[in-house]
Amino acid sequence: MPEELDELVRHPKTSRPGEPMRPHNMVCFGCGEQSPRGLHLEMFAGEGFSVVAEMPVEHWMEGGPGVIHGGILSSAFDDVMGMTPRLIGPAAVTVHLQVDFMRPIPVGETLHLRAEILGKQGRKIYTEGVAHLGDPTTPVARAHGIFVTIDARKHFAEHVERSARADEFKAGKPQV
Ligand SMILES: CCCCCCCCCCCCCCCC(=O)SCCNC(=O)CCNC(=O)[C@H](O)C(C)(C)COP(=O)(O)OP(=O)(O)OC[C@H]1O[C@@H](n2cnc3c(N)ncnc32)[C@H](O)[C@@H]1OP(=O)(O)O
Repeated sequence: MPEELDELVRHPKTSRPGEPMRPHNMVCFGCGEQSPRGLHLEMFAGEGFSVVAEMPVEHWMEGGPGVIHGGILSSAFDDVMGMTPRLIGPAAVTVHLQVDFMRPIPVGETLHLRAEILGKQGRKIYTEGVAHLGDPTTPVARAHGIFVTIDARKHFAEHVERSARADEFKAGKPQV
């Protein structure tokens, strides 16, 4: 992370600590409640520049026998960390995601995820995610990611036709 960072300012309209974060796309694999095969993550604003979520580890998420698949864990981190830029305003997409798998995560447990903004420089937002199984002093995974702010309408214009919600997006109804 660069040494020279921009000041972080909470967006006046973003969720306050304890409030749900507004979903950005109902069919998002991570947080969309209408995604047919998604993680259905419900996220809440945390203290400072953080977002929290809990994810039950279900059988369909299995990788090795009895434990979570690494890609599912990475997706969960991506989504929770990807929501943190909303605390300061702009939409942003992942350009870099690094995950440290520290302990096996058993099916049947509930994964507690917390992501926070570490810093911002220009369009780059540096984030960290931590996951535990109920004891915050014993993390089971950690992630670091860089998100780059975008003009969402321009960024998604080329492919929006392929969305399951293309008509709504084109009509300008939901925000991405
Ligand atoms: C689908 C989700 C919708 C989300 C909407 C928002 C909703 C909010 C809720 C979020 C919840 C979602 C969470 C899931 C989030 C995803 O999973 S997003 C899906 C995966 N990501 C992508 O598809 C992004 C693909 N990449 C791109 O389209 C282009 O790289 C970008 C992001 C538009 C940037 O391209 P660009 O505008 O040409 O800018 P560029 O100069 O290349 O990069 C900008 C800066 O970033 C730096 N940078 C670029 N890549 C890297 C890298 N890999 N490593 C380090 N630095 C990098 C550059 O060096 C540059 O730095 P500076 O020169 O400014 O110092």
